[in-house]
Amino acid sequence: MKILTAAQTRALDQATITEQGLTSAQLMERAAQALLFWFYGQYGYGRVPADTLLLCGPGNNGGDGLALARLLHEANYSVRVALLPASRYSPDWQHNRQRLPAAVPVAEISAGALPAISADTVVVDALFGTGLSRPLAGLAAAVVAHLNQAQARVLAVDIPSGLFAEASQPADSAVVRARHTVSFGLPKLAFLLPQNAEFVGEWQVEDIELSPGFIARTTTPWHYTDAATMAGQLPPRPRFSHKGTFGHALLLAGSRGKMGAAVLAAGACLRGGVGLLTAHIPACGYDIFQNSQPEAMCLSDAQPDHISELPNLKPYQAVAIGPGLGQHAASSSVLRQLLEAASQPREKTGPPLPLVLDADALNLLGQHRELLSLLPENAVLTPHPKEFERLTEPARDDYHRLELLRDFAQQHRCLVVLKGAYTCLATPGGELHFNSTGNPGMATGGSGDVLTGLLLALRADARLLPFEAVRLAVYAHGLAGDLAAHETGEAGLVAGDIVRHLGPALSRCSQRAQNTK
Ligand SMILES: NC(=O)C1=CN([C@@H]2O[C@H](COP(=O)(O)OP(=O)(O)OC[C@H]3O[C@@H](n4cnc5c(N)ncnc54)[C@H](OP(=O)(O)O)[C@@H]3O)[C@@H](O)[C@H]2O)[C@@H](O)CC1
Ligand SMILES: Nc1ncnc2c1ncn2[C@@H]1O[C@H](COP(=O)(O)OP(=O)(O)O)[C@@H](O)[C@H]1O
Ligand SMILES: [K+]
Repeated sequence: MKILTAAQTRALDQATITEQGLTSAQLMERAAQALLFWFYGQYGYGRVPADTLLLCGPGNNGGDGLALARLLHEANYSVRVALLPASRYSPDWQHNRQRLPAAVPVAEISAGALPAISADTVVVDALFGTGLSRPLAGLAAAVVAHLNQAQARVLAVDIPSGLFAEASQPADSAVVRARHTVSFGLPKLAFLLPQNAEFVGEWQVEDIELSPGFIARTTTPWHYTDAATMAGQLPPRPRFSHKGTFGHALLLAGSRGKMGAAVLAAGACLRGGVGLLTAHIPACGYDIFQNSQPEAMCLSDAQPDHISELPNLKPYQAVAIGPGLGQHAASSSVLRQLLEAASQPREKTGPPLPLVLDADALNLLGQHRELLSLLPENAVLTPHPKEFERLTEPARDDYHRLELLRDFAQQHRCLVVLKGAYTCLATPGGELHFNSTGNPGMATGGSGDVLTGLLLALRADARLLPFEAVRLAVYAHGLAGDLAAHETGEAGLVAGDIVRHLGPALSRCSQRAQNTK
């Protein structure tokens, strides 16, 4: 699914109207119907809130609010409307103002007459949407401050008022703190960034049948990976396949006290469908590893506590390094040797050896940035924001971090998985793909090691292109976390639960089972 800018969204609305032969008021009615269904979903029939206040601005966002007020009134909700005065109102605003039944109380907001809002009021924030052209000030800012201070349940229409769809607003500017946001057609970039979580609350996108043709021809660097995107992405295992078909993977992981990271990554790699897995681990971990992962082969390093040797890479179709590695100088030298070997073409024309770099491998890269030039094309790096900062520089805000991420992936021609609630995959071509799966239960030690193991398995599978493998791994990892959380709850989820659910998660992305999340 694409993510468009506010300007592109306005053009999309216009294209929909033209192509479908609608009036803009008819499209607005679809938006209002979607909002009405949100109310039905929340409150059911007959359980309506005692007091619903619609705060309406002068543009089409306010028009949505006015249309919704009419629909709620017709559905026997007790509604009142407060209008933000302006010198100009949009034509669809005027249309819906006229259609509002006289029985609905309407007040004009002024500095001395802010609408009464109690903690029990359900407030619909229809002040400003994608037409926000500058930070809120004056009366608009005063209304927002008044609303936020009331701590009522707020539903934002399309986007919380005062929030820009794809840029930061100045610090301390007024933005509605919504508990829910219902948007139309496509998600907005702002919804996916941690800095906006306090404003956006829980968000959802409702289908109002916006022009699929316009969306298809509109270019954007931003994408949202949802169930529909991922249906059928994992090719079926051919009837006459054998373990060689799916690749032999090498995992370099573990150090004294951190063997669990190697065990989890190996478990995920095996559940990810790899043909063969060999783990190279420090000698202290040999028994631990063999006992817990009997399906994997194991190479023991000469050093007891850390990895100091790089095995011969010839047998392997992909290599991952990092989980539980530690930052010993000898392990750093192994990383350097690995990058030097991988940066040499394996065959004259073939692609370079697929690499996955995680955790301490990334920290070592950050300490020795000269190694970045050795990264083979399509190497996969999986930093969380702190690790990413060590590779680049501190970001001013989440939008700046996305710029740094995009530049880094383009400059080093690699695939960077910036981990978080909406993990963002940056490609060498400058695209950013935000992941939709996963939950806060996954914020627990070892979750990232599981992702590395799954990435290793899918990069070893020569049937998948590099980008396809990585996007699938990120999506299936989050989905496995969601399936696990159904069983354990979020608090009770541990990384091993994600491993156990990788199989079902991958099945949902397979070419035979095209069911959704
Ligand atoms: N197009 C369609 O058919 C559909 C559109 N839909 C809905 O329309 C929304 C977009 O509507 P929109 O483009 O009219 O913009 P909107 O957000 O209401 O604000 C514009 C007004 O606010 C004003 N203004 C801006 N910033 C301001 C500020 N800081 N302080 C004060 N004033 C400020 C601005 O004035 P100006 O910038 O010209 O001074 C203008 O008057 C969209 O989010 C969705 O909800 C859906 O119904 C689906 C169909
Ligand atoms: N709130 C969240 N929502 C969705 N996914 C999350 C959330 N918190 C963490 N995750 C996922 O869990 C994993 C955590 O990785 P990482 O930070 O490397 O943990 P560790 O190093 O402990 O294994 C990442 O894939 C991340 O996307
Ligand atoms: K709004």
